[in-house]
Amino acid sequence: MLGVALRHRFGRDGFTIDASFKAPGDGVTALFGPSGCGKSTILAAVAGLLRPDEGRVTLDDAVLLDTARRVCLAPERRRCGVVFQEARLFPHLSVEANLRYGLKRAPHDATGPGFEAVVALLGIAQLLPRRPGRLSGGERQRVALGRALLSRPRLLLMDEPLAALDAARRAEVLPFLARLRDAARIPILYVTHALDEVDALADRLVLLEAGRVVAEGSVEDLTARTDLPLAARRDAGVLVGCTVRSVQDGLATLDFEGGTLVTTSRPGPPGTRLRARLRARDVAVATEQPRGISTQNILPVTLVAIDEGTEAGEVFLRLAAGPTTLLARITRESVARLQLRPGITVWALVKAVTFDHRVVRQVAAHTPPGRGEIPT
Ligand SMILES: Nc1ncnc2c1ncn2[C@@H]1O[C@H](COP(=O)(O)OP(=O)(O)OP(=O)(O)O)[C@@H](O)[C@H]1O
Repeated sequence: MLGVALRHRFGRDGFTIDASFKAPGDGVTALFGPSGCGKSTILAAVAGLLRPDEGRVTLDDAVLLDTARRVCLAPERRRCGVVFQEARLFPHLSVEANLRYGLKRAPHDATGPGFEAVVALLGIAQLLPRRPGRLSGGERQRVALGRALLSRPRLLLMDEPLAALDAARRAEVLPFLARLRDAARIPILYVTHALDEVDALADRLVLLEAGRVVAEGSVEDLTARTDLPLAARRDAGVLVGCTVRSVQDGLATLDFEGGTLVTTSRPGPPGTRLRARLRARDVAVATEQPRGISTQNILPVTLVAIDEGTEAGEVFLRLAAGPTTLLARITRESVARLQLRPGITVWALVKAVTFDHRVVRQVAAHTPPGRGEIPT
């Protein structure tokens, strides 16, 4: 478990951070928030690259920083692997030498995946003899991830590792990040302001605004809340854990706790577990079961609550499909016209074509092997 509590002010009247949160022993905790909210500063303080005015950072039993007790471990003693936006590889060394540099930094008694395992995990075997200057941006980032992992860190810190890449390169590197997450079995603190990266990678979210933690919790829980800044986004909506039941004629049937969904996205073969983002603006409701309608997903749900919307004239309907919460963003006028009120049963309508490969992502099964092994 990583514990972070920090207070810092840049200059006398500068930006102030006052944030505390926890991150579990493995999996990805995303620090998420708008530009300038303090994400990178927090990461730098955890890495030991910035000394905050006050703070305490602990990793299991180890105290990395405790200003009250004048403890402030140097960055190299914190055993954090750090990956930045730019790969920061040594340009004069081959990929292999860059990776072996990571291995050299690993303490002798540290366990973790070996050189070959990391090379296979990140698919970089054919790059080993090359210099970084002859790699694509995505390849460079995969090597940077490998170098960080080979230093056998106790904690991985990633500061927008995909932000400098174009869409195609991001899509190329994202699955490798997911594989690394499942192989590393250590806490990963991941700074981003891209919601699709949160969907694909994060287990927990720490929402930041102006240097403060607005909320922290599981991604599923926080994306289902309508009182957070997330709800104001156009892509606001819940993340639903699903398993592919079947794929036929370009349609995949997904089971989730509380029903099934049909989608035209290509989520993978039967058995694949994934998360579907059901955007609130893509969900409509009907008070009677619609017939003669093209919409493929028509789910019986209970209307649990009508929450304040983030735009004038709009509300969020909080809907229960079994234990799963869905959100629908509709007009206040429709609430009045349909006489919607908490407790009634309605039909939630979601078009099959609103899911695409960006909103439905494969999540590697969370039954990873022992620490340090690479899942096949
Ligand atoms: N060395 C510094 N001196 C003064 N102010 C700073 C310094 N570093 C950062 N800041 C300020 O602190 C605030 C938080 O910066 P930070 O880089 O942590 O934000 P961020 O959430 O990571 O932003 P982005 O998503 O744009 O990278 C900003 O207002 C920034 O201008």
